[in-house]
Amino acid sequence: MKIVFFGAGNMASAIFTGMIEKGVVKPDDIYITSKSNRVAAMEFKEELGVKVSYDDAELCRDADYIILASKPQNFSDVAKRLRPYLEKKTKLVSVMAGIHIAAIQEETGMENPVARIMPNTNAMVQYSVNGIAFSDDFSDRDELIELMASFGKNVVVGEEGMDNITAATGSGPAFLYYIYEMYAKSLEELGFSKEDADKLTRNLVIGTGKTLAERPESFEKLRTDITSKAGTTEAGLNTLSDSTIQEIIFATLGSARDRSKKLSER
Ligand SMILES: NC(=O)C1=CN([C@@H]2O[C@H](COP(=O)(O)OP(=O)(O)OC[C@H]3O[C@@H](n4cnc5c(N)ncnc54)[C@H](O)[C@@H]3O)[C@@H](O)[C@H]2O)C=CC1
Ligand SMILES: O=C(O)[C@@H]1CCC=N1
Repeated sequence: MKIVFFGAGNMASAIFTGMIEKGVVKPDDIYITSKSNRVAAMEFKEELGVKVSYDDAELCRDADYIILASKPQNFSDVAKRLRPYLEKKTKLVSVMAGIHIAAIQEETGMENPVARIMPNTNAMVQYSVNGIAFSDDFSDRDELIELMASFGKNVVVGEEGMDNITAATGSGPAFLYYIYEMYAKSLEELGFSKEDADKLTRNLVIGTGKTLAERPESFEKLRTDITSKAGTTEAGLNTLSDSTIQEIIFATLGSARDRSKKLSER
């Protein structure tokens, strides 16, 4: 199998590192190419054993999958690199937010089968959540689904579902990191050192995540298990639920979804 990544940044490296660490592809089945970060690409070659090339003919030759992993704004440049050499058998897999299947087919010029995927950076630790949408002519879907299962849980959606997935779980880790950041800052305000605030918050989050991985109960049940009558948790939750936290989260996801829609207006 030959899998070629156009783009070797945060998302691409999370995916190919996840795939290699899980052992579903051999490092020398993976080719990467980039524009800006050529030094980082060489480091991936040394650390993981992937191939690095800037020869577009070599990259495209006999490729099974080409992963489009540049920023959406750079897609036209990537499409220019692909156009002269893209083979009809090659499936295109786009991680780019907000670029529609039709636009990818139009700019690359060959109407290749296209899948849009929306992973997140937790792919690096094989804990991504991946939205996937296929073009109608995309055959042997299970092969891609299996490759992606190596770095996370998959949800197949219609293309119209991709804007919501992008907001919910593509951008999602950043929203949660921001909340943890604010949590740690609040611990500092309570009087903890920066170092302890970071350590306490990080381990609180890791422990809560592990509990969620192991216990199937609802969020509500897990919360009420901690909440003693007239205790500290209840006092804190009274304040938390008094504020508009759900509205804030809903509005945050709405802004991210709307930006995804906007990016598709090319
Ligand atoms: N970072 C994230 O958490 C997620 C990002 N995405 C999507 O992944 C894509 C990449 O995002 P990041 O990895 O964060 O960006 P990044 O800036 O870390 O990486 C972009 C890569 O594209 C390369 N590139 C730019 N122009 C190119 C060209 N003409 N030919 C070949 N390579 C080129 C750059 O050299 C760089 O390696 C975006 O489209 C984004 O929407 C999707 C899900 C999550
Ligand atoms: O911020 C972005 O546009 C990308 C898409 C999802 C996560 N990062």
